[in-house]
Amino acid sequence: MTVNAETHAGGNTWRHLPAAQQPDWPDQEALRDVIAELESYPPLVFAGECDQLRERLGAVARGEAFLLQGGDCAEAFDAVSAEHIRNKLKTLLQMGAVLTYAGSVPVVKVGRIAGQYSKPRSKPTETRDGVTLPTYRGDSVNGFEFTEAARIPDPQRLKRMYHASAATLNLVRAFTTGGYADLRQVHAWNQDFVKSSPSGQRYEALAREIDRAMNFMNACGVDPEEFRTVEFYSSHEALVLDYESALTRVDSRTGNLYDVSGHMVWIGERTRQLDHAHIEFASRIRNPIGVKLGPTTTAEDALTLIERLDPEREPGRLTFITRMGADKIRDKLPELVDKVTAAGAQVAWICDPMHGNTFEAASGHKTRRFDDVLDEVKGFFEVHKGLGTHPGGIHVELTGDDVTECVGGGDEIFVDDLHQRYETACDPRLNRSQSLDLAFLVAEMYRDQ
Ligand SMILES: O=C[C@H](O)[C@H](O)COP(=O)(O)O
Ligand SMILES: C=C(OP(=O)(O)O)C(=O)O
Ligand SMILES: [Mn+2]
Repeated sequence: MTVNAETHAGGNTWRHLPAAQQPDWPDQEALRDVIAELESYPPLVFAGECDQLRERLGAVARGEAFLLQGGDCAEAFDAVSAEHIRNKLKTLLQMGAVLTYAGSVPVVKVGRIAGQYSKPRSKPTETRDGVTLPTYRGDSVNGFEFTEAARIPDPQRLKRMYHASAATLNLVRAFTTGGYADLRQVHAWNQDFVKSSPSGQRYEALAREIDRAMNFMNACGVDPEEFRTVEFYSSHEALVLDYESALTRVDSRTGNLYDVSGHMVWIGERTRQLDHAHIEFASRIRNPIGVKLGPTTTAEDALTLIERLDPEREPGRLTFITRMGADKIRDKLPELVDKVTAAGAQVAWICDPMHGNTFEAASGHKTRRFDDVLDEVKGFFEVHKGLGTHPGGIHVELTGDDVTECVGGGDEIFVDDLHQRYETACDPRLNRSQSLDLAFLVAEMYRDQ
């Protein structure tokens, strides 16, 4: 990768277009200095890794693999600790093992991790006890604390986002390639969990079967390298374009632009306007791109997004992450899938069963019902089965910690429990037990498909 003024030029074509949900930086000069510094930083990921993920997602689009994408709604700087990162990774690895073994399908594992620091919001301000302040927009922009000072956007935070992402990715790489993710460790990931939770016990039974299968293979003289390490990729919403374009570089091998802040980036439901800045930015980079599609998406929108983002119709380039809501998916999704398929595009279809199912509990906590999450995934499978297309994966907000943010699940959390351990900085996440429950249920759906 080379860095010079020209290197960044192609990643800046969005600048003359309207960009929704951008921070209102009070000091433009400070912002320019930060951008210049970010432009000199080394890449967090390599272009070749992004290409590899694009190939893996190509298998998803062709119906040969399943995508598991998950992590926090909003990562937080003060949660960049070995414990939080390990717990999240452990949960994703356990879900991956369940889906691979019980669903009998290769699983592409992508974290909402190492860069998921920026949040689009439905309202610009928030009022508490008569005091109105700007909303929290993620640790990359302002502070969560409800004070005037904390809520002022500070561009220095973009540098902290870079360093927090680098530290996280470093640990993730160490965990996934340094022995921790070795399939012989399937039990170890569960040790702290097995006694305390029904889903942990169910997982333990599956881990024993995996052990037996591996022992059998070993006895036959098979000991593949693939069992020792895990391919794991990073992703986040490409929201704050000053940050994303400062980390966009020319790949010296090919001359193409890559956003080297993460392997995959997605454009959110609130920023996917066809002629606006985010889609323009995404159209210039070669990373695999996701676009969130909510219930108001028309088939024409989807087809135009394909024209803009995947004109070559390359499987793996474009992932549509649908987030319709459990009550709408069966109505809204069929037309989109049908028309996209008829147009000859081979996108990966992924279900985000979280963002269409959020509601506010009487206590004021934002929450989601596990049953609604499950029902949206069921609807997603039904629609794809009906059309003969491939249900390509799930995109979920989760944490490896035992939080009480979503209600329901096998280890049932009630509305009255929400206050006990409600730690999210933005949307409610599935806890470890609920995440594993979901993986088992999705594996069954996949097998029945
Ligand atoms: O994570 C997604 C969005 O940022 C979030 O759902 C918006 O939430 P809000 O309606 O509280 O702004
Ligand atoms: C903001 C998010 O989702 P959406 O764009 O689908 O609302 C998110 O994934 O956190
Ligand atoms: Mn969210």
